[in-house]
Amino acid sequence: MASSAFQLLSMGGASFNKQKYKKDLDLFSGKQNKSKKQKKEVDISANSGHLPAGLDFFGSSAAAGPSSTKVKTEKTSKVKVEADSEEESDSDEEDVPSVAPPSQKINLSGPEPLPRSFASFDEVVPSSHSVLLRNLRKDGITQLWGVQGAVSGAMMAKEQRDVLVIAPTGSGKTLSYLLPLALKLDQPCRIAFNAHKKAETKDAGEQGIRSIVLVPTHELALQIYGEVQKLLQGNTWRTLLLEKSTEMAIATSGQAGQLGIDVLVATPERLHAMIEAGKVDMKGTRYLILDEADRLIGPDFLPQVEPIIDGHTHARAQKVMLSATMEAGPEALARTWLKDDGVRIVVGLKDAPSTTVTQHLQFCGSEMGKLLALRNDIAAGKLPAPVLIFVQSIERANELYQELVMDGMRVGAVHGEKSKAEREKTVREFREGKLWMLVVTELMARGLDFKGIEVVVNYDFPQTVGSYVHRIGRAGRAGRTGSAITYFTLEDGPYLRTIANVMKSSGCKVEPWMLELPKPSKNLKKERRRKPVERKDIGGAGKNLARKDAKNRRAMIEASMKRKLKSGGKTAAGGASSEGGAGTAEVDLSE
Ligand SMILES: Nc1ncnc2c1ncn2[C@@H]1O[C@H](COP(=O)(O)OP(=O)(O)OP(=O)(O)O)[C@@H](O)[C@H]1O
Repeated sequence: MASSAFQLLSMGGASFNKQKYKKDLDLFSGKQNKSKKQKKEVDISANSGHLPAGLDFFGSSAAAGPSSTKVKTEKTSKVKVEADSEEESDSDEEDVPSVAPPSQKINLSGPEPLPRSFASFDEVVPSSHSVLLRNLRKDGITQLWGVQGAVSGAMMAKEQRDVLVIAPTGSGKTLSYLLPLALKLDQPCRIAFNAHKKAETKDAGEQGIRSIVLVPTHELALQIYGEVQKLLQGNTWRTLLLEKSTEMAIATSGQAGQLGIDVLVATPERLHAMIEAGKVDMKGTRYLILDEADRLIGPDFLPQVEPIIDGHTHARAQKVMLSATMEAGPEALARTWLKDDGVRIVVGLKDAPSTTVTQHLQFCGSEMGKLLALRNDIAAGKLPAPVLIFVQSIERANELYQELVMDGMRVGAVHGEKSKAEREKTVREFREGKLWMLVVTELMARGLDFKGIEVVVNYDFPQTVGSYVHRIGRAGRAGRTGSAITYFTLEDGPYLRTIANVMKSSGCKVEPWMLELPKPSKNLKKERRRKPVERKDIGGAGKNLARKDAKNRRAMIEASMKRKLKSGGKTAAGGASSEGGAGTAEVDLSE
């Protein structure tokens, strides 16, 4: 059930039980002699099904220096915040200590006077909130990071201003809104909603759903709910994750406006359905947070999200929209919902990848070349576990998963065709270290915080800058270093320049010729958003040839039928089937 998954998720990070997997650890820790290593590396490239001893899985872990936060206020409407390393946090994950993200300029804009940014927890959290402070410390959080100081300042301003936040992946946006939210909620709701018993009215104080955190996927909702619980544990705030079980409890409680919930974490489809069914209302909702806002107000979710935002009509409503990316179009749309005195906060370069991720592009020639490259990179120890591998469709995720299983990898696959229970289980096993690799679709590109990931592989070239930034942002989180390898083939040529430019702007090395490629046309960009490049199967030539044969056969049968019809004859027995499956790539947008 979700609660156990949540506990694991809330612990964050894919760390290994080193005792349990001691044998494997010894096998991969590089203790073996070199000649043995080399022999096994050859084995894997030959697809032997054995694991190469030379893989340096778990061998390396990022450690970073200490940190401190400095705030510089400029005379104009811009506020600069710098965060340098100085003090180490006491996270309980020994392999992946939390460190501050690198120093980055923070720009605040909006009508004057702009709210001030906070520099430390002491400024934000009154000492009376000892439980909150204890929970933060317990989670290894002893310092306020740049984005958190800025967002707290904006959210806590007494004018109740809306906030738009664009800050890099892994920079701590979740706590940036959860902390001020907890402080603003102040006293817990006076009506208690118990998912198992039904709501019970205590008095006529503040009631309903006081705040909503909306996110695009179930996995992210689980993770954020975990963060909410960690932050608020020991307090009497009522929190709820809207999922099947709690949804049923709400539905049978028949208390639409009466639910006493302080923080509700939900995905758009479920929340919208509950509102439509009259099982939930937003009359009491003061705070609406849209995490991954550009995705939420994009075409896939807009039909559900728009009525939710429009329904946020509390007299003292405050909206906060956050993402690591916010292109001009979505930003213009977002602004239509934000109050005129809204504050815009941008950390670092807008729409840029995290500066702690080193990015590489690798030409692979063909689909077969990509599979070979992956095997070689594994064998060469370039992909220390845990590794996240992105592909562009469900079909391809299943194919690559099969290939890696055949190679003897401890691999899982997560995509929208799997049940939520299956997805939760696989993610949990990955976090626990039982799985070394996860083949995933776009579904897993946003928000998920796997602390131990050092490398992300874009097996299939991402179709938009946003997708690239979010995918590679699963590595190099919270100030730790990481890297991303993006494979490309000739098919990806037209979009190569765009990604090369993104890489260059974040200080990574790119071949000059890539920057001189023609710009992708507007039409192509549009097309890419709608549908990814069509690719040959992952498994190589065999399957493709079989498919080609089938296609030729179909064409021959069709031609023969036409001839017969023309000559007045009867149709061929069995006729041409309308067998689909031409391998059109499907973008996995499932919730
Ligand atoms: N002040 C802090 N001190 C120590 N660790 C922190 C602090 N703030 C956040 N973290 C940790 O940093 C990691 C990244 O934070 P978070 O998931 O909020 O990033 P994000 O900016 O939302 O990224 P994304 O854009 O990918 O969703 C988490 O593991 C979180 O626990």
